[in-house]
Amino acid sequence: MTTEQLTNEIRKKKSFLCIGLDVDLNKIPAHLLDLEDPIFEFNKAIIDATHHLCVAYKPNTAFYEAYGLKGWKALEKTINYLNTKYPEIFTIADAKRGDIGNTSTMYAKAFFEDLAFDSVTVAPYMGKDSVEPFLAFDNKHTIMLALTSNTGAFDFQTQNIDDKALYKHVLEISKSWENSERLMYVVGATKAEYFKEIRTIVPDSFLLVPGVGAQGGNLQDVCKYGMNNQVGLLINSSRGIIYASNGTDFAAEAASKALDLQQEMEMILGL
Ligand SMILES: O=c1ccn([C@@H]2O[C@H](COP(=O)(O)O)[C@@H](O)[C@H]2O)c(=O)[nH]1
Repeated sequence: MTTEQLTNEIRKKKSFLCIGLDVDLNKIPAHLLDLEDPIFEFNKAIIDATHHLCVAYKPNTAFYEAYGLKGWKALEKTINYLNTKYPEIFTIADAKRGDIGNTSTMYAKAFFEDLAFDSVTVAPYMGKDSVEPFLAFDNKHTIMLALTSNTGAFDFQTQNIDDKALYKHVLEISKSWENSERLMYVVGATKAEYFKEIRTIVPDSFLLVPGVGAQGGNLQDVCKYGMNNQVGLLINSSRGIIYASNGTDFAAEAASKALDLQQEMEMILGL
């Protein structure tokens, strides 16, 4: 999917919501556990109930890898379901990969070719030759960690090197990489006060923003400086939406939480 298609979808749905599919078998409704593939059945119900309110889904691969082969199969079924039934939806494999070049190429093939995700998250720590293999894929997007939502972000990312915070070096240097127009960046919603400066470095890039909901980030605060002319934001909420209820009404309750965020976004877009 191109960024233009993503922006059109945002305008059409009046939403820049990304729903995180972080499936934990200890949290999903008990009645699903009797089914052959509870993870996929949970995702399918959530997707069917919320697809009109969001523009992206983001399964975090940890929640699938934790269940071994069964988990990976459920991830494959989920992305196939999305690509077949809702091809207009942007898909993000939140895998936080990145390694020496030939290994990164294999990671990129896994998520872009085998699983056919639109994008994958990567860590920048190993540098240019660890990220460029992901950027080589046409019509795919690489979402690089810039300033993360956790408190550990202050351990390294905000530390100065030559009087400039490390996350700013990451943003600036990555702009010179080959196919850098395929880059998006992760910036945590809990770091709202940083968006103004981040936008001076990457005014046109899409930012994936986790941390709204369970982590306490605020949508309005992020949008104030995070939004650009193309909207340029994908706001993720995972637990705050998908675990709104663990009863038989779980999908409807998830939709209700998603609707709250979509309506807030519609208001912001209307301003
Ligand atoms: O800086 C980051 C990068 C990634 N994440 C991931 O996003 C979701 C957030 O889930 P919530 O339940 O809405 O808190 C999860 O998959 C994280 O691993 C992040 O939170 N912060």
